Amino acid sequence: MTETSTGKRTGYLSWDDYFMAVALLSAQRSKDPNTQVGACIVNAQKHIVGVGYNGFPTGCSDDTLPWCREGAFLDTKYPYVCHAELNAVLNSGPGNLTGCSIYTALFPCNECAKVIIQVGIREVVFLSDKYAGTDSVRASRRMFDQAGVVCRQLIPASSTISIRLTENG
Ligand SMILES: O=c1ccn([C@H]2C[C@H](O)[C@@H](COP(=O)(O)O)O2)c(=O)[nH]1
Ligand SMILES: [Zn+2]
Repeated sequence: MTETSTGKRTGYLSWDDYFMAVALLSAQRSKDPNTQVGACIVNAQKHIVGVGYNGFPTGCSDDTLPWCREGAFLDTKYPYVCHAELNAVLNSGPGNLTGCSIYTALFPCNECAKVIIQVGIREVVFLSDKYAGTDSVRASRRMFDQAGVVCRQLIPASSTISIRLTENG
């Protein structure tokens, strides 16, 4: 790691990469075998006020409800899974989310878009847009546009971050 003339460390994470990394770390908790989504809500003071990932509701077993994508609706994950953005909102403290930004691994679906707008979040920073072109995402974009919520895709400064969980040596 290099230093500047003042000795300040360089190569540190930018705010954007940091908050997206928190969202992605949260996504690592997801049991969804196909798509792991994490979200991180940040206020104007750059404080993290809520994080979440996609998973079944509290008390609903990850081992008995289905994780399938196809088949009869009730035999798929879709009616049961709470989306990451919704969980991040629900996991936030008692404070107001007006003016906050949400960092999310995946562009929000239309249901999450409604929640994001209704709680007053003003910016969506996303990484993947893999469902662009679906009706759900088209509806999200339409609502965000009308509600004045700014969406931007994050181009991270570095493609990987490595974190050691054990001491060096
Ligand atoms: O806004 C969103 C959209 C989707 N998710 C979650 C819900 C599911 O667990 C997966 C999507 O599964 P696919 O197999 O890719 O259809 O992503 C979310 O958290 N937020
Ligand atoms: Zn959603």
